[in-house]
Amino acid sequence: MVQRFKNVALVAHDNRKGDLIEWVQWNWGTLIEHRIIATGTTGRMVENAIRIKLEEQGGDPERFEVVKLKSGPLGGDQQLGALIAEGRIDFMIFFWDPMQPHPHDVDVKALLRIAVVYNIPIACNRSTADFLISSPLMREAYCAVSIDYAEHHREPGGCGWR
Ligand SMILES: O=C(CO)COP(=O)(O)O
Repeated sequence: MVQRFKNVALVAHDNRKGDLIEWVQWNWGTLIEHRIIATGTTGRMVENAIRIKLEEQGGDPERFEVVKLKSGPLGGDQQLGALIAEGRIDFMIFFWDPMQPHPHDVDVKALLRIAVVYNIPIACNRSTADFLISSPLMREAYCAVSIDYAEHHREPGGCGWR
């Protein structure tokens, strides 16, 4: 069950970070109502952008913190994938770069795959992110349909379940 308070993963490749930060600046008021988890560099940039907004509004910037994982190429995507598999991420905004290969492309693919396996909403561009964050479900609990992959865990010899 996804609660009203959500665990939101934010990730962006270098060429898409500007886009993500602009999106965060538009949506910071909604984002601070939730927990933000991000890969290292993205997390630092998002935290900084939101703290500036809080300060501009006369709020205490220190009251907001992003949970920062390792940088993507150093394992951050894999950490995020593990959190998804543990049911600790409710949705993900991942602005990946469609124009450039990355040394950790296999990790990127694995992250996107595991998000689909666990039926996590994913936005990979700004318009999808806009639709996602403006959904009424952002303010409600949500019961996602879980997909039954039991068939995939059957032992080859038909010896039952793992
Ligand atoms: O590479 C990334 C996602 O694949 C993002 O990592 P950073 O946020 O550390 O730049």
